[in-house]
Amino acid sequence: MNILDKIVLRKREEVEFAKANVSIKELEAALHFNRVPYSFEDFLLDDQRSGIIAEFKRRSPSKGVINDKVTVEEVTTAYAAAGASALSVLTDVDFFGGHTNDLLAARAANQIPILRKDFMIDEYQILEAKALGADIILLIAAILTPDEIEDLAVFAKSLGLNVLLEVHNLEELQRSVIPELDAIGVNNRNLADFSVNIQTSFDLVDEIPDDFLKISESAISNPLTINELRTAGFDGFLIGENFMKTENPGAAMTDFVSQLISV
Ligand SMILES: O=P(O)(O)OC[C@@H](O)[C@@H](O)c1c[nH]c2ccccc12
Repeated sequence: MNILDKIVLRKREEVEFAKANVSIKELEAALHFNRVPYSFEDFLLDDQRSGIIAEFKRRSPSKGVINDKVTVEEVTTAYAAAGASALSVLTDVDFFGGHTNDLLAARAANQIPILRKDFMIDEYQILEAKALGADIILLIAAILTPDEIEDLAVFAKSLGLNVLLEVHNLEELQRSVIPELDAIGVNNRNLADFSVNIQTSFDLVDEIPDDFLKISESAISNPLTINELRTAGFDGFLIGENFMKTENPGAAMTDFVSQLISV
């Protein structure tokens, strides 16, 4: 059993536990539930912003603890001030050290789109994402069938959420593309074995239909790479560890952005 299988097994238990504790009626009555989500596209294509989706990630199964000394408020507001087009907040507890409260805190402090970064396998989690104030949900092709992707995407769109599909290879991309998606992310990290290769993005970009926003995810640590990815056709760049591994992730992002060539 690889790490992804372990995460999904645990996620099923977690979702059942959450369902038993918080009813759908309660989610629908939550503070943010009726809020209209920000448009991912508007923020990503705004040329006053960097195109970076900046991630708050305390730890990961591949790296262990990345940073457990900073708060979600200080980091996400500094990311936004540094020109983030969107924020990504991990809500997985057991493998990434995140929490649904992190998303609530990020929402309270920021006025840009927020991606709920988690392993979505059930409509309940999408209702939860809406209740927590998320704007974007992630669907990971490696853990979902095409029918599940369709059902979850249609459901998320019915709530006004933006949908980001994550793929890692051509086969996942070809079996998963449906019109309901807003953005397609190429994960440069293979979640099954943690190997990383930016080349994955360059290999797949031309296979993504132009009606979707194109995002390159993971293992980006050099501003020059962003320029190359942009030239290749990417609109967005998901960066976590490169900022989070420093003492001051917001300052690290400001420094990184200052080195981007403006286009
Ligand atoms: O920290 P990095 O290498 O910059 O990567 C960020 C993000 O892409 C990564 O955290 C990620 C991509 N897809 C995921 C799915 C689940 C959890 C995490 C992820």
